[in-house]
Amino acid sequence: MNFIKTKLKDAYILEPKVFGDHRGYFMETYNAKLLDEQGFSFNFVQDNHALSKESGVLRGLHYQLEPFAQTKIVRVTKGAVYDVILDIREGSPTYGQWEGFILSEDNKRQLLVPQGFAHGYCTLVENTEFVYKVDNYYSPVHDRGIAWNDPDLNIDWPTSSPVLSDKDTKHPNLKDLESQFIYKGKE
Ligand SMILES: Cc1cn([C@H]2C[C@H](O)[C@@H](COP(=O)(O)OP(=O)(O)O[C@H]3O[C@H](C)C(=O)[C@H](O)[C@H]3O)O2)c(=O)[nH]c1=O
Repeated sequence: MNFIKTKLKDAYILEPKVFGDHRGYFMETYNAKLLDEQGFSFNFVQDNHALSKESGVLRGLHYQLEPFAQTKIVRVTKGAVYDVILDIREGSPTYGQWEGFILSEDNKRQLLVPQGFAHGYCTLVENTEFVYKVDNYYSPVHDRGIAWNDPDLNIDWPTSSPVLSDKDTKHPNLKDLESQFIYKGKE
């Protein structure tokens, strides 16, 4: 597994080793020992799987408030997405900065999204399947979001008219986020 630093502190692209042969391929998509060797120690407790039927489906930008903030390892098993992570950790040198990545069944790239990041993705093809591990359980009362089209962030989504859930039409812009909703980090 290759670990590639991103522009955002503590967020990484993970590239699994792919063993191809005449039948197809095999790859280890998660290996705790390899993460430990990089100095990471996560306790993933939940796996998620989302199907988006159309291209242009945008989910995000989401995060959970402490103490239910989630580290995520995300990947695409079918189709392709433009995946965006936004650093909202108080005091982080990359606070308020975002970065976008293409994750696809073809490039097999994964993204390690630390606690304290908002996360979202927009599908690039129909019937895209997105799977991920999280190290904290879903907690609806701690579920928060930031506007996908926040003008200050100016995220270069692949479409200006995405398919959104009703919830995702109502999130505040980052600058309007009350300070209590900014990630403070573990004491
Ligand atoms: C996230 C989640 C949702 N749900 C239920 C709640 C709703 O009844 C239904 C759909 O939830 P939602 O519309 O929040 O799903 P997404 O828009 O894909 O949300 C996710 O999208 C972005 C990209 C993320 O990074 C988060 O993991 C997550 O917020 O699944 C659960 O039961 N457990 C869960 O962990």
